[in-house]
Amino acid sequence: MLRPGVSTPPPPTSRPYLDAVDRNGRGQARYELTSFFATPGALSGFVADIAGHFASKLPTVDAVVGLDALGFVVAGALGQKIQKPVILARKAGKVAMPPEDVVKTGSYADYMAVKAGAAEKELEMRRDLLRQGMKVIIVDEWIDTGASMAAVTRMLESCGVEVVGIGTLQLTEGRADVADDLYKRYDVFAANRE
Ligand SMILES: O=P(O)(O)OC[C@H]1O[C@H](OP(=O)(O)OP(=O)(O)O)[C@H](O)[C@@H]1O
Ligand SMILES: Nc1ncnc2[nH]cnc12
Repeated sequence: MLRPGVSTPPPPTSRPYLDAVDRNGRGQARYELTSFFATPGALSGFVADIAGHFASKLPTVDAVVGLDALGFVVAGALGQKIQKPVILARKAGKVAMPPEDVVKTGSYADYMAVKAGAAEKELEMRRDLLRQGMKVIIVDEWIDTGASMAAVTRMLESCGVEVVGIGTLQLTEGRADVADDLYKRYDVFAANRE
């Protein structure tokens, strides 16, 4: 069973690509998303909707930020579509730069740590890719507790970067106080929502 007690609303019918998410729980802690990326048209439909949602802001957007790992795929596709650079927030230890050239989120408990007792997570970016006043859209395939996205927004804002929006396939409803807070504080396109 996947997270008993948490109901997932049926996907909006105008977003057929949501059907490509494998929601048939196989006893794992998460839905299976490799099928989403393997479905023709799903990723392009998703990023077209993100681009559509943020259309009026795109002229001022400097870059797309993607979260390790599946968020990278989304960021790559969106960056190509809107012709903006892609900046990656990598899992800790992966940016091959001296510590002073790396900006980190600090460790946080994501859904795996909360649910399954896994280790806390940390993301990091190259400092020289960020500049004061820069505007970004952050994308990830999934926002669950919201801890990862909240940590990245804090990291970016600490560098003077403005988060003009967040795009995700699914923002989990109901249990996610941090995620719900993100939804209130930022312009969020979540494909599973209205
Ligand atoms: O809202 P949260 O509780 O922080 O969880 C959401 C995060 O968890 C997943 O990453 P994960 O590292 O598990 O998977 P991935 O490497 O397959 O992207 C997902 O891609 C989000 O980044
Ligand atoms: N693929 C997924 N399925 C369910 N919950 C998740 N939380 C983060 N990724 C998830």
